[in-house]
Amino acid sequence: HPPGPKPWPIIGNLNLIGPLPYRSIHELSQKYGPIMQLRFGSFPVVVGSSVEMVKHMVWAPYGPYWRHVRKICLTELFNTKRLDSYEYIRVEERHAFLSGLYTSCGKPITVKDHFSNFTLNNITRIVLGKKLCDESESKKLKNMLDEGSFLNGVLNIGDLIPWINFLDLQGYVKRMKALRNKTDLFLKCELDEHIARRQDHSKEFIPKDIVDILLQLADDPNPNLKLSRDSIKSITMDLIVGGVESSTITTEWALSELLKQPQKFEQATEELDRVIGRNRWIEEKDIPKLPYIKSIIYETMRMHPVSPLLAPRLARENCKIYEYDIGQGTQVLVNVWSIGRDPTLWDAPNEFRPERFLGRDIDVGGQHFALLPFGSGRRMCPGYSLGLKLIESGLANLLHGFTWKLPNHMNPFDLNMDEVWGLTVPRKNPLVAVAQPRLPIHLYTV
Ligand code: HEM
Repeated sequence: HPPGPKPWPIIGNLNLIGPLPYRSIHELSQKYGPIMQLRFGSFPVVVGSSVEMVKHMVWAPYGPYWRHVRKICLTELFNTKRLDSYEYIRVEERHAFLSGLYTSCGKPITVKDHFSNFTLNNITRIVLGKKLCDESESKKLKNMLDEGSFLNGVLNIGDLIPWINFLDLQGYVKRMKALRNKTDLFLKCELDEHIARRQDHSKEFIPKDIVDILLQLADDPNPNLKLSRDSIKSITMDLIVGGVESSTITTEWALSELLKQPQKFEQATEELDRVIGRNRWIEEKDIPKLPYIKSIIYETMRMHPVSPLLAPRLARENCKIYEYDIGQGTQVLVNVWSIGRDPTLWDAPNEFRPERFLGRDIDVGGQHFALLPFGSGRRMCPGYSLGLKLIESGLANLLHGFTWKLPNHMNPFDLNMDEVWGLTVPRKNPLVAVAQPRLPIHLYTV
């Protein structure tokens, strides 16, 4: 087996894992090496923390159902043509978002709330074909997403020590069940609405959103392509969960890092003024002309990967990684956070230096193992093009359209950068900042 700390009875190595597990695991890998075996309660876990190890870990095979759904995601839901066909939604939502920010200028605002409305509206329009107009409805969905993110990050003692699971000592299982019921009700209503609309327009029905497309696939007479109602519900929820938070927190981290380093902020606005000028907003097609903005996003993703341990993999049979035996049932984690901070790959890895990416042939498409914010291999994020589009034009316009300051003359040095662990890793204290318009006023109101 790979090297690792000696486990204690019952708890295994859980005593060594702190509230930010990827950081604790990073520390341990400094001692035990780039592939290491741990025990979480009674379960074996193998962690890879180097480019070499990741190459061996991300291409594991999966079962037929997973392969089928993955293929649907890539060919039916996120192909280039479909993403392009949704560009008008992104444009409309961006305008609404920027105009909304304008009305809050001069006051301290929680940046995340505004940006998450922007991503939520984009995702629900693409997936469900509508905005959740009703404030209470979107609040309800956001609360469900927050609760899901929290519960995904908790360490449920009963999962690790199965014989005490029935006690539900921390009350997490009860909360998970309550969340499942709420989510299921929400999805049932959405599906029923879509099915009713299809029946009303049975002859001339044209699918307009992802749920429509999934329902169409459910009708496919080919049993290999058929999707069950439960599958449609879970794909729908996966897309909402995967899509909303990730883009929001990446943008929040980017803005926070820039507020800490005003000279980098200036470098970004210098590029925007030079390439775009102050008489218009930035469109998606402008992004390739903005290498510094792109570098800010990559640098943010290097230092603050949304999912530092990627999606956990499971060894379905005994196998070998490198020269080590990995037993069936072992959970396999890839610590991309560690790789992003590896001093043999990155100079001054703990410093935010976007310029390190300028002129460098590297991207986040899963081929460059030193930078894997969307993962790699068969499990790689299916929504990565959409996610990048939302972040690129969202962040570029936030910097182009507004000057940003910390509230109450706060010294940038004092901006707290603590993280909190859940399904993703957002800022512990949401970023509060004050915006002022930078462009001619008429641009904010059209
Ligand atoms: C900044 C934006 C985003 C980031 C950084 C991100 C990152 C990730 C990562 C790291 C994974 C796990 C990959 C792996 O284990 O190899 C993942 C999976 C996933 N992402 Fe994203 N994502 C983003 C945006 C999106 C969007 C916009 C959607 C959909 C609308 C989406 C849907 C999903 C889904 C469904 C999965 C699960 C795939 C699976 O388990 O096979 N993501 N994402």
